[in-house]
Amino acid sequence: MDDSVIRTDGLTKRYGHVLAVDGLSLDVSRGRIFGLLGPNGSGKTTLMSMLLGLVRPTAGSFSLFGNLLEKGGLDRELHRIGALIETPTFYPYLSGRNNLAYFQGISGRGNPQELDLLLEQVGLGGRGGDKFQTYSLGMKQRLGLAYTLLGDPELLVLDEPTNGMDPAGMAEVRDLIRGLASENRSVILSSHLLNEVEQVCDSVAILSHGRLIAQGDVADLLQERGRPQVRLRTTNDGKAWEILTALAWVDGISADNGYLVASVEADRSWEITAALSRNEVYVAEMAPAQMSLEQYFLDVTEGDP
Ligand SMILES: Nc1ncnc2c1ncn2[C@@H]1O[C@H](COP(=O)(O)OP(=O)(O)OP(=O)(O)O)[C@@H](O)[C@H]1O
Repeated sequence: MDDSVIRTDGLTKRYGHVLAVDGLSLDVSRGRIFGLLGPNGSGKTTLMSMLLGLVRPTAGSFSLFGNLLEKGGLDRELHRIGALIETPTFYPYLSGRNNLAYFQGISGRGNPQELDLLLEQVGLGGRGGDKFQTYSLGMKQRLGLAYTLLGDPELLVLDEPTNGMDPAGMAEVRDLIRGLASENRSVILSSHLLNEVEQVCDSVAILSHGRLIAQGDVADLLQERGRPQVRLRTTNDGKAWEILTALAWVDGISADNGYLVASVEADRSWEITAALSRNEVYVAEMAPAQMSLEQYFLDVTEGDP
């Protein structure tokens, strides 16, 4: 059985002189959470919109669930997909439950009996009767997710599902998305928040100016490219920076959230301590560090205007 849920081949969208998506070839496997990662304007929404038949590709092709989509074929697959593109639009004066009931009715997806279960599933069990306008942003987004689950789709397409949320709300939605992916359900989501994607996705595609810069499992990408690093804080970080930069065996140095990050083999830690203390700078904290997806992204997009 073909394990591929989405496969694109040279998929391209041009808007006038803007190449929004430029010859993308992607592969999303069943049961995975796949992240589309890229800065604003890199083509994430355009790609998702093409997969949903909302935007017509300029060139290239794609398959969903192993079926190559010839003209009109997408209609046959759409009931297998739940999608949330941009912020969901619900009626403010209707309750969460009545909003769901309304959209269930007009879309014909799923059935009215499953609404309470869906509300429960997204953590709105006790609040389904409250008006939508009284919901927090996190609750609104969770109602949006309940909507995408109508009819128990095999694939969820979520455009920036945590956009505009505070860290607690993001964590809630992240947990929920993790819970929704299963052997039989795949998720493709977009985000410009690297940290977010790193925490929730199994694999990613990194886009820049509509082009694919890298694709693979998050852990593999980081390992492949990951230089060994050491994070440290010292009694004088400014001076430590100068000292470490001058050492031939230190490959690079950067700042991250109040820490210095030196690219160096972890087993040279004692040499760092020695070099700094010779200059009367003392180490307050030091630990080996793994490269973050953010650093990976900056590395692979380096020189990409
Ligand atoms: N309908 C349109 N007409 C003209 N240009 C468009 C249209 N939609 C998108 N674009 C352009 O295509 C490029 C990619 O936009 P897209 O919205 O797909 O990026 P994105 O990665 O989703 O960004 P964001 O995170 O800001 O939504 C941008 O340069 C954008 O201005």
